[in-house]
Amino acid sequence: MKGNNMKIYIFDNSEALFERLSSFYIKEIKSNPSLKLGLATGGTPVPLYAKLVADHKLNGTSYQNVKTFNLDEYIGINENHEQSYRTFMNSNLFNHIDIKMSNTNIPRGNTKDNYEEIRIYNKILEENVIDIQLLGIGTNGHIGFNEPDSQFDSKTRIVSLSKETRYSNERFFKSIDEVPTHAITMGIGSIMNAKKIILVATGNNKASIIKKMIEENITKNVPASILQTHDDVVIYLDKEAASLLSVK
Ligand SMILES: O=P(O)(O)OC[C@H]1O[C@](O)(CO)[C@@H](O)[C@@H]1O
Repeated sequence: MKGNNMKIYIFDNSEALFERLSSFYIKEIKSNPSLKLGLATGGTPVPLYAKLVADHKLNGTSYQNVKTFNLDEYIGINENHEQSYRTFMNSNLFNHIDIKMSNTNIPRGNTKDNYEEIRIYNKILEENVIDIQLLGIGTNGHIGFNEPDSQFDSKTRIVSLSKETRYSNERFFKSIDEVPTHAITMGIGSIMNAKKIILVATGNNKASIIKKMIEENITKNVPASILQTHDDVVIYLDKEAASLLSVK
């Protein structure tokens, strides 16, 4: 059942969705220039980042004092690999705004000691309460790389990627063999610590998991369903992703 505090916005198309979402972010950044933003990767947030870059170039909205914290990174590929999430964030956002790179936090998947990296990232997340956490959602309900059966109180850790997740990310690699099998991810417990969570989903392929996440029981089998218990969740959907919802 829909969480009491979930707000759902449904848009005719993704252009209208990202116009409204980017306006929200720009207003928040202007009213709190030291905002702490949890950021996501994947295909969904790309139009948001493009609109934030366009606004920065046109209107000079400053990110000088903004800090960012990304959800996840692949294990075993270098930060400068074309498909690393560091490369994704730099090329989609960070290289085009005036954010200080030292204020952008992404877990590293290529260190000599993954457990030291986990400790470092957990410490960063303990020292910084995220104001607004942006989420996409995998077709199996994963948030970040918290796959089905992840503990709801989990913290940063190394996870093995499900077959469904690897195949859905194959589009970014030359072949399935090149898709990493493991990732380092912010845990669900850390995600739920954010003051506000914004989840974005577009396209028919997300309709079924959006219905499960919002209208069905909270279950570890659908990690995103735990968001029903958070006190400030806003869900932005295009009409395709919302097409199976009974509550509109
Ligand atoms: O937005 P997309 O490309 O559908 O990806 C959905 C989810 O899958 C991931 O890319 C990880 O596989 C997440 O980062 C993202 O939220």
